[in-house]
Amino acid sequence: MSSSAFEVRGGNRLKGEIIPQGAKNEALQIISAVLLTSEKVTIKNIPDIVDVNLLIELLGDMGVTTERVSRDTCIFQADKVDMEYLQSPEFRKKSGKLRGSVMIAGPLLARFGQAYVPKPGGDKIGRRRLDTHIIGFEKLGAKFVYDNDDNYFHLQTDGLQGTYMLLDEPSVTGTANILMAAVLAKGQTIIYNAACEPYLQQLSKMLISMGARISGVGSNLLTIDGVNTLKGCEHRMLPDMIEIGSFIGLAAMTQSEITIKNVGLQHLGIIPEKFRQLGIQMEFRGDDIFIPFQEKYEIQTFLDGSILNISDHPWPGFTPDLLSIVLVTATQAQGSVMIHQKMFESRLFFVDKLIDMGAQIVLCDPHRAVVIGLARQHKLRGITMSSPDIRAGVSLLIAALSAEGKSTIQNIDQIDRGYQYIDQRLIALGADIKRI
Ligand SMILES: CC(=O)N[C@H]1[C@@H](OP(=O)(O)OP(=O)(O)OC[C@H]2O[C@@H](n3ccc(=O)[nH]c3=O)[C@H](O)[C@@H]2O)O[C@H](CO)[C@@H](O)[C@@H]1O
Ligand SMILES: C=C(OP(=O)(O)O)C(=O)O
Repeated sequence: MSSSAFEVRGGNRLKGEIIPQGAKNEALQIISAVLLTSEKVTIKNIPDIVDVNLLIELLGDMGVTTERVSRDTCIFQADKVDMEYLQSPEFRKKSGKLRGSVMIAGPLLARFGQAYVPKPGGDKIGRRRLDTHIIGFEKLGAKFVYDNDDNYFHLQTDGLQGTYMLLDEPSVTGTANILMAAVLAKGQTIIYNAACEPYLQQLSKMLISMGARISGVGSNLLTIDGVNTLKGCEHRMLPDMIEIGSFIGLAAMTQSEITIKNVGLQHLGIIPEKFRQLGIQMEFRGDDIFIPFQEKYEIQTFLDGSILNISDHPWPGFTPDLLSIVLVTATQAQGSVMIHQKMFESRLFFVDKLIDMGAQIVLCDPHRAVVIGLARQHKLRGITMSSPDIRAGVSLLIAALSAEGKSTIQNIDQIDRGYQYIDQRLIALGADIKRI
């Protein structure tokens, strides 16, 4: 599956229907949670992407039975977990490749009293600290030792004890990790300033169906009453909201007419509204989003006429993972927008490549870029470029699909981390993409 470049010939208008994959970032939480029980857990709508497959492989290496009953459904059973394996160099190497592996720590600590957290992988998009996770575990009574020699966080406990905690920041994976530890802790845990995005709501739903006692789901105040054991369950993943946003941007940039099927509209929060602010028309047809062909789309201003600003914020604010997509989409809009990436300091540098392609962008500082839309007066030019991270990678793919001539996008392993068969699915809509 993994190869190194896409060769893209831009300019085709795409047409047809596309079904979003199961959500990558939900999958990483949900699949970690199977470690909380010795009973069977059936997970449906699993995306076939590198990060998720790596996590499943990692669990398999740890002794978890993983039975892939169909391409998108897997039955897990964590009844014989080999804790020794966690000290092996193989575990370190594999788990260090993806960010999501950090979330096996909470379940392991709760069930087996120990966990090891290697320096986590994931996108190199700026500092990504683990303080929220570790401080949360410590508050629950875990001992934490950082080993300078092996670059490993060691966590250990004789039994977690529920407590009140106010998180330093509403970290998504941090909240998931602490929640998974707290469901098996003694007594009551209260997590304030918890992340509350749909994936955490889904995790809570799954844990409740396993017998956990959680209230406040969907809010930033979670109350958890610990139980002694959890049982098996069945869980279906939501559609991937970042993929859905990516397809909306893609449709507008390439003047395509696309229907995104079964989007789970009630879980998309403010996402459609942000694309609407770029001037993109969308029709909600049941649970589908229809994006019609649009000659032009015009960026709105604020009510007082000042330049629109789109920035990230913890849920229910706008996710940072879609800012790169919004930015690239704005390059062909009419009007201007300030993109403000507050959370990550190295996520906007890819605008260099868009500028090389002919986009008008001023990178003000590592967090802010002003895009002056070309209003289709000029097309972007195809170039050779390399994908620095997953979302910048897809943004470059969108730019290439709208550009004049041939583009080569290298380092597409980054894209394959999170977008399932993306080339094949876009080719089916009429795109000209070759994996080379
Ligand atoms: C596997 C997974 O699920 N990854 C997602 C998860 O990563 P992850 O859980 O690693 O991200 P966190 O929520 O911990 O925080 C991301 C970054 O934003 C900063 N921060 C966070 C909250 C806040 O109020 N202020 C602030 O500045 C943090 O210091 C950190 O640098 O959530 C991120 C934020 O939605 C997404 O980009 C990632 O795709
Ligand atoms: C940043 C992302 O992923 P990860 O946290 O796995 O690096 C992302 O999904 O956009």
